[in-house]
Amino acid sequence: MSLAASFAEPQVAERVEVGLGARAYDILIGPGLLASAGERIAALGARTVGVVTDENVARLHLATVERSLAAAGLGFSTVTVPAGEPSKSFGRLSEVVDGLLAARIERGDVVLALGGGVVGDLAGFAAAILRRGVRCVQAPTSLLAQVDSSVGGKTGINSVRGKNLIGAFHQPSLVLADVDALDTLPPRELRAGYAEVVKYGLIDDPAFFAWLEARPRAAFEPGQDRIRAIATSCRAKAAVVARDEHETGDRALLNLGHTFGHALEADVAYDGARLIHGEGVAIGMAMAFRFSVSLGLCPPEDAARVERHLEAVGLPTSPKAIPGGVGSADVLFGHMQQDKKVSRGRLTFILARGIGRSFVAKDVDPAAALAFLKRELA
Ligand SMILES: NC(=O)c1ccc[n+]([C@@H]2O[C@H](COP(=O)([O-])OP(=O)(O)OC[C@H]3O[C@@H](n4cnc5c(N)ncnc54)[C@H](O)[C@@H]3O)[C@@H](O)[C@H]2O)c1
Ligand SMILES: O=C(O)C(=O)C[C@@H](O)[C@H](O)[C@H](O)COP(=O)(O)O
Ligand SMILES: [Zn+2]
Repeated sequence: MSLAASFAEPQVAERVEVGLGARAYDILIGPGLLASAGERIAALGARTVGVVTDENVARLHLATVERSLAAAGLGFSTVTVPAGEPSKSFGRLSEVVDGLLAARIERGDVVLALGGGVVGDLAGFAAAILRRGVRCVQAPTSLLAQVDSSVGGKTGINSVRGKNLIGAFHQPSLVLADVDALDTLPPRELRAGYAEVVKYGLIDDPAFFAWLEARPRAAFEPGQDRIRAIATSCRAKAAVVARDEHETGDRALLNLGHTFGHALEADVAYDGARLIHGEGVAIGMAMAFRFSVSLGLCPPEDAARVERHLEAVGLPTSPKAIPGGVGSADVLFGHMQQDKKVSRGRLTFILARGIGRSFVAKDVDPAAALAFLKRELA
């Protein structure tokens, strides 16, 4: 067999288990895996598959998946939504659920989320509420979705009052991360997804952060380093999810950068031309480190190192980098009050004592946070 032909074969390069007892599932990572979707879903015992995807991904990757489902003898029906964050809405959710019901997706069947994090969150939530719960298989096609959103079962949509405020925990039955799909991902999206890769290093893995610093192209080019970066990220997330599925404790660490980032996304009204999720996370992580420095918790050199690495790959690190600017500190602070980590009316922050030394802080003085926001926007 020629090398080209052998590369066309689906390969599981890495397998990561999310250890949730009877609900444990695999994350399979490797080239060509979309072409194996049919046989893998058939092995779950489904008869019909409700595919949910977006317009970009449908154009590029849906035919491969549909061929694979047909070859495995599965019935299928596809619902396609517009690409982008505004699809995480009640309107689109209603369309998706209606499409799945029209296709008579039964409780024993499978909803297949084929796309980035928007499709994953939307389709995952549709699966959670359809007939009170249908299994979901995640086939993430963006870097962000492969390293983060397809894993861990957080699903949902946005509200005009804030990001991801309506949703459910609904773990997938399988995650199929086909690294070949990343070949068609636009560079800006690849960069944004990389912010969530860096996040795992910053939370509790300084060696991974140093590995990424030494190989700033690792996740950006096909090959073993990219697969290693994805698998390391998935292992980190799987470990946190296995010990705190419903975020009653240290799953909140996965929110590093998100208290600020989500407020920025809400502030631009989810306008992807100005800010996409991963960019918000990059800015938010840099802010979390600067805030930690200002509170005397983190050495300034570590915050500078974080900024340097994010900027080296072309990610923004300041809210001032957002085209068109953002609202006042008071407006951003208002968005932050809707954060899901708010408890008894108080904000929870993910702060850092250094790279790889993040922690959950529930006792931050709100006046200090507001003063920090004012300095950030001055
Ligand atoms: N549930 C979670 O745990 C979790 C974790 C992180 C992020 N998220 C959510 O994920 C969303 C962001 O996900 P995202 O960055 O993947 O955004 P996205 O789903 O909007 O995808 C990014 C863009 O890339 C396109 N695209 C996706 N795969 C492609 C491919 N292979 N080739 C060409 N184009 C492709 C999409 O059509 C879209 O235009 C946000 O809504 C965020 O809140 C959820
Ligand atoms: O899985 C988690 O837990 C995360 O926090 C991962 C984040 O990257 C992701 O953006 C998540 O959707 C944010 O969660 P939220 O509860 O703040 O909406
Ligand atoms: Zn995120």
